[in-house]
Amino acid sequence: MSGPRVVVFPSVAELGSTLAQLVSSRAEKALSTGESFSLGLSGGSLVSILSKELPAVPSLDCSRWLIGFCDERLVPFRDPESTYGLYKSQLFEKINIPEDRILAIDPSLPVQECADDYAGKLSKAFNTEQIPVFDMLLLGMGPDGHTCSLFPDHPLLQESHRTVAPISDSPKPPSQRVTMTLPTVNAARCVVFVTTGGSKAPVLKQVLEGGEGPALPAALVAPGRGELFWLVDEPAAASLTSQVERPGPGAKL
Ligand SMILES: O=C1O[C@H](COP(=O)(O)O)[C@@H](O)[C@H](O)[C@H]1O
Repeated sequence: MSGPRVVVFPSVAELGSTLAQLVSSRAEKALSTGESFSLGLSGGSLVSILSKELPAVPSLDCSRWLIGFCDERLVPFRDPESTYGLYKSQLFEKINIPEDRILAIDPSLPVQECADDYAGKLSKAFNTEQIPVFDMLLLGMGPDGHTCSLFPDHPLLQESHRTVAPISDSPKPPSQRVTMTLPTVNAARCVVFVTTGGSKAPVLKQVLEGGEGPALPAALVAPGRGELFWLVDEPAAASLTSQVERPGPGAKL
């Protein structure tokens, strides 16, 4: 893998528009040679950014997309903390993604069984007992450097076999979640972090430019054979001293 491409935007709106174009272009590429375009979604601030900009892509056809979740909270879909629930109301109702091509957890199950059930859904959809290889994963990063539901100093960072795992002690509520593991994240063909806001500036510098102590979860994302993008806005990039890209308006990545 070549190094990450760190792309800085003057505003979240311009970042979101380029993100939508990147998703659409990778979908076109996947569908030009394959049956589907597999996309993993994260929650948090990504939901509103993606939901605002993706439906605006001209002639977007999501009928052969396959949607998974990079992580999910173990709450009912109607709960405002449910990532699936937020995407259902903000995005899925605006694009033509068939319901049966959205791989959601079953939140009625206990957390271990829920993770096993979700891993089984991925295994069936990707027709593999090995690691599912997503065409694209969209990740966020918390102010503590967590990504998916992989948190600093958590034993799950050492997971090397399971594709999906339960967590019951998330330091960020809700405490019970299901998350992709690093082997699954790092198997993807393209991983895109979306990080905005000045509160992320210190941790973004630590993740991209190194710092004290063990590597933070977001710093452990290094797709073995895939692309890695960091799409960030100026406030989040404020502490960076390493090389970044600042594309002109409407530039394509
Ligand atoms: O709890 C979570 O946090 C991360 C980061 O969210 P952000 O709002 O700081 O971007 C998110 O990527 C993850 O999916 C979510 O479960």
